[in-house]
Parts: sequence; C-alpha cells; structure tokens
Amino acid sequence: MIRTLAYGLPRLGPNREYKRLLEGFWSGSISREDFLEGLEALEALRLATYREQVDLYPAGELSLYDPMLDLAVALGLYPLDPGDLEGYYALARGKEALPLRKWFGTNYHYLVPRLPERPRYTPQPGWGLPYPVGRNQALKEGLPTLLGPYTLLRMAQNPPDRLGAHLEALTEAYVELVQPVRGRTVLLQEPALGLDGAEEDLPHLLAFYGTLAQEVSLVLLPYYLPPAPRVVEALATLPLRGLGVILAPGVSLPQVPKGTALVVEVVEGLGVWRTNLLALGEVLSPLAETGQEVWVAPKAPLYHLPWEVAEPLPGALAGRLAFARERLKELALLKAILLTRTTSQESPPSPEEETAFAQARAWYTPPPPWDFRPSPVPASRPPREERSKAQQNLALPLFPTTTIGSFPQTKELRDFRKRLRSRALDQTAYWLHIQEAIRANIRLQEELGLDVLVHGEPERSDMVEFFAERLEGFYPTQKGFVLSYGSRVWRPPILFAPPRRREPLVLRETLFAQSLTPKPVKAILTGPITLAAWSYLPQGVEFREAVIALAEALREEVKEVASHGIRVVQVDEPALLEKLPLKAKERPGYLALVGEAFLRVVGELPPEVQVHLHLCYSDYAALRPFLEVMDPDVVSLEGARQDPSFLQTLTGLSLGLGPGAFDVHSPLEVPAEEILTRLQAYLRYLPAERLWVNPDCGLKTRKPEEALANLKNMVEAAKRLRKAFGGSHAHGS
Ligand code: MET
Ligand SMILES: [Zn+2]
Repeated sequence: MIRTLAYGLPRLGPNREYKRLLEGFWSGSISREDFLEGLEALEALRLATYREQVDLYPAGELSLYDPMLDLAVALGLYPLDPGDLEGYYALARGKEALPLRKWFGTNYHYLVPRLPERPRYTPQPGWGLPYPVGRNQALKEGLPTLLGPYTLLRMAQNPPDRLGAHLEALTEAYVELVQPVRGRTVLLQEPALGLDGAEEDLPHLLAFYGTLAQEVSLVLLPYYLPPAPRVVEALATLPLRGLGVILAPGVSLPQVPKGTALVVEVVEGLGVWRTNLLALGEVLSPLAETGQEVWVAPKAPLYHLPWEVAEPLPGALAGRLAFARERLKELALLKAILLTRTTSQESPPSPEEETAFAQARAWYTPPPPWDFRPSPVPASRPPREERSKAQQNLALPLFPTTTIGSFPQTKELRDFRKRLRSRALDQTAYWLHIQEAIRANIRLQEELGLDVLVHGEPERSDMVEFFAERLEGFYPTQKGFVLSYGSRVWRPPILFAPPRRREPLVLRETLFAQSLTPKPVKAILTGPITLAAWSYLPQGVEFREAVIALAEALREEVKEVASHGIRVVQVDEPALLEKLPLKAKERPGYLALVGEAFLRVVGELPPEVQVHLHLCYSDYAALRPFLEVMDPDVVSLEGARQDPSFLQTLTGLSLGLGPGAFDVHSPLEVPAEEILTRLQAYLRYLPAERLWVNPDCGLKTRKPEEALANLKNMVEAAKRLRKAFGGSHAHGS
C-alpha cells in the first residue's frame, strides 16, 4: 500500500493571516473571540489544503506561537490555567520570555524551555492533546501530533547529562497526554534523533517509544538529519505504526515488522526546487513491489517554505519551483506513479497512468549547469604587525568608537522604498532621499564625536535581500514569506545561478558618505556565509560552492571600494556560528570553508585597509578557531547581554575587539556610567589597546531618539575611559 504523509504546512497561511491575527490580538485591535475564531478558520483552511492532496497529515498542529512552547506548557513546565492566553504569551514575548534559539540550523527560532531540576512532569489540562486550536476537528480528522521527549531534552536550556530519569518521568507524562486520543494513530516528531549522541541514548529511547506504542498507534518521525544507521536499525525493531527514514545517498532502508509502514522522507522541505519524481519512482518502486507499506513524506516540515508559488516568475525560474503547497502535489503525483508501477507492469498503461507519468515528466526540468570557476585563493593577508603599522594612518584614539552599520529606519524611508518598488518614485528621486538620509547620519556621527563612521544603511530593507536585489543570479521573491519566530516573517531570496555584480553593491553609498567627512567611513557588506545561509540555494549546488561564488562576487566589490580610497571594510557574518554543523565530523570542513571564504573576500586588500568582522549573538564558546582562521583586524560582537567573562575564551588574540557597549535590542537608555562599568569589565580580559567601543549590533530597529541617547552615553563613556588611561594616545599595537 502506498500513501502520502505531509506535515508542517505553514501556519503563516497563504496571506500571512497568522501574523495579522497574532499582532491584532496583542495590540488589542482583535478581541479574544475573534482571534480564536480566526485561528480556527486558518486551521480549517490548512486541513482542507492537506486533505485535497495527501492521505495523512497532522491535526491540531497550529501552534499559538511555537510548538516547543506548546509542549513545554502541555508538560507543565510553566503551569498555566486552561485558556490563559495572556500567561502563554508572557512566556513567548515580553520581559519574562523564554530565550529564542535557531532550530536545527534552519532560520526558524524556537523558544528554549527550561527543564525542571528534578525530573517531574505534570501534564496541564487544556494545553495537551488535542491542542487548543483545531480541538474539535482534531478528534475527527488527521493525526494528533506531538514533539517527542528526546527533542525536548536535547533542545532545552539545560539538557540533562543523563536522560534516564527524565525519560522515565516523561514516559508517564506522555502516556497521560495521549489518553484523549488513545488507540489512534499519533505522529511523534523527533528531529533530535539525527543529532550526535542519539546512539548512546538508545536504550532509554527504546523503552520510551515501546511504552507509548502500547497506548497509541505510534508513527515516529525523525527529520532534517538522518539518524545514525544503528539508531534506525534499533528503532526498526519497535512495534510502531510507522517509522520515518530520510532518503539520502548511502542511507539504506531498514527491515520493519509487519504492520509498520516505512515513512520514506523524499521531497525537500528546506529547498525550493521541484523534485524529479520519475527518478524517485524508479528508486522506490522495487520497495513498493515487495508489498511493504510505504508512506511518502517530506524530509522536513513544510513551514520553512512559503505557502505556494503565487507570483509570476522570471524565465529562469518559471516551472521550476515548489513551495509548501506544491510539495503536497508532488507527494500525490509520486503516489500515482508508484501505484501504476506496482499494479500494471504487465498490462499496457491505462489513461490515468499515462496522465500521471506525463504530469510527472512535465513537472521537472533538470537544472542548468552551475557555471562557475572560482579564481585561485589569494595568499593570506600581510602579517598583523605590518597591517597595524600601515593602519596607524587612520589616526584612531585609544578605545575607538564606531557603530555596526545601520541607523534607525524611519517610516518615511520605508515609504520611499515602497514607492520605488511600485514605480511611483524613480531611481533619481529615490537616490536623493537616500543621500539626504546619509547626510543626516554623517552629521549626527560627527556631532557625537564617533571615530569610524558609517553611512547608516538607509538603502537596505534587509541585509540579505538588499544584496540579492543587486546581484545577478538571485531572485528576491515578492510574496515568499516564511515565519522566523512568533509573528515575524522574512522573505528568503532564491539563488539560482552564479551570483554576479550587476551594479556596485555598496560603493555609491559609501563613497557619498566618505565625501562628506574627513573621518574614515566603513564599507559594510553582508558576508558570503550569511548570504548563502539566509537564501535558498541553487539546485544541486552545495552550500560550499554557493559560499565560494558569493565570496568572489564580494571580492570584486571590496577591491573596487578600496581602490576609491575607502580605508575600512566590514564584513557582517551574523549566520557564521549558527551554521556550525550539528554533526561534529562536519565541523573541520566548515571551519576551513569559513577561512577560505573570508580570505577570498578581503585577502587582496592592501595592509592599510582595516578589515572588520561583525558577528551577532551566538554561543561564543566555539568562536576562537574562527577568528584564528579569518584573522580580521577588528571584530565586533553582540555581547552586551552576556556575562563579560565570555571573553575568557578570546584572550591572547591580537585583534581589536568590540564586545558591545550596549544592547541594541532594548529601548532602554543605558547611562554612561553603566557603559563605563561594562567597558571596564571587558578590560579584565583584554589589553586597553585592543578594546573597541561600539553598540552590539545595528541600530535599525531602534527609534532615532533611543539610538541617539545611547550613542551619546557610549561616546561619553569612551572619553572617560580614555581620561582614566591618561589621555587619548594613538591606537596601535
Ligand atoms: C544582524 S547583523 C547587522 C549588521 C548590519 N550592518 C547592521 O548594522 O544592521
Ligand atoms: Zn549584528
């Protein structure tokens, strides 16, 4: 028997309904009743969309904010009364909110729950299965679904050293959770089974799943990363209703007991290219012919894709993309192909079969070749002493002050951009407005007395989308929104051909800014790792290849910028550490790639050009080797919210370091006194001549008056610090 299973259809909805509902409810413009009704309608639409194309799909999947939070609440980690939406949202946003973290290397952020010290879990009535939204429908249709205990334990703020006791307690709790749907088929989502270390935890896991499988018909679904072969083999011995296996090169499908369906995960959930269904049919039909029950499914939940392809596409992309809804269609088509292959080998194909094959054939076109040959990797930059010496002509004081790039974006600016898009404003008029904004930013920075200036990035809607708009080979979508966290959405651009500069990327804006001031202005570029990480990659092209090609495009820009006399270049790589591979054996290769890509971008710059690297919040424990291979002159970090002791891991590196004078995510004013204390704390870990003074990220999301107040205080703090160090002698090393 062949069936289709899908999961994770975007809760955002076809027209960002989810965002509107959440934000309306939070702001008070949508009443509680209307809010819940709206969510129910959205869930009904999602179910109808599934139903139209696939056989099996989850019910009650529509989270109120985040599925991990739902699970944490259902298990009583944060006791809430039934229906206490205010309490729920207090955990998701606001002062006491749980921290956010990236989810399995994707761009979705989940709320990171805290496990109880003692393994005790008490399911909360009203928050478990069926979940608050889609409650009525969930009892009639679809598979009730839960995130599994292993994913909870591995992804928590405080993963336990030994899982045994927690898994034992969770067994009881999950058994209680599934009582309302006892005997039904339940979909347990366990992406963490693909992480390193799952093998060691197997005995406890087998006990857990084995027990739960006595209560419900259990479908166990790992996704994103293929679990180790030994893990798959062991899981295949359990009396499950279904076991998910990610089809990947080198993965062999396990033997499962009679009565267990193999959930073969075959279509992409993280990429946007249509699937070669005929080729897949060839691979799967021998399995289907054995009589094995097969369910075809995606390799990842579908919410990392936009809802559907809903805009006219340029020629190179037309007929080649599949977003979430198209993935459902692919599963249906694949099923049709498999059915005809297994039933009618002997007899001539029926008209239906012919249609299925014809459709599958027309569905897919092979990708054009990735026509890109990188130039040789440049030799490493001149030694640091030579660079430091050459950079003394920047004439920077001790504790140089700077910002990370973006200045507050006003509504006016956003309106100008909208009007440019709709052609109500022409390029020339738009450029005049941008110049106006740059002029104001430069004037402000000079008045404040900052040392290294920026143009303020008024022309950028988003640090990736902006570059995608200016590089050939990228398609920045109009309507391809996906959820980032909560109600926040973004539009990942699609890289479909080797990126080439169609026009200068940052040159015009940077030179204009530099023309207004004698102080050095930084040219600021989003780095190749981040551009690749926050885009959909070309079909059949590895992350590595995309990164190298992007680095090459940036290299040209950087050279041009320097040849026009710009003396400081900053590469922004906020995605650097979040892209650190989840599997330890892939990390050395990644480190090498990061080093090579950075060198390709800045390696040919003369020693007098100062190279800055900016990184956002991440786990800095892993940072040091990256700074060693990248070897920037200055690095700025998003560290203002961390304990300064995180710098311990970076002592002895001979580069300028700006760990962050204040947190840009808070609207609060930080007094100069407090900033000074923070800077002094940093000086416990690094020598004075290395400390840079800067906000910990861009100021784009702040109100102008908030940014101004804190920048003023920051410059004041730097001045006082210099005084304490006996005046402002030149910066050097
Ligand atoms: C998320 S990192 C942002 C860096 C960028 N240059 C900015 O200042 O906004
Ligand atoms: Zn940042």
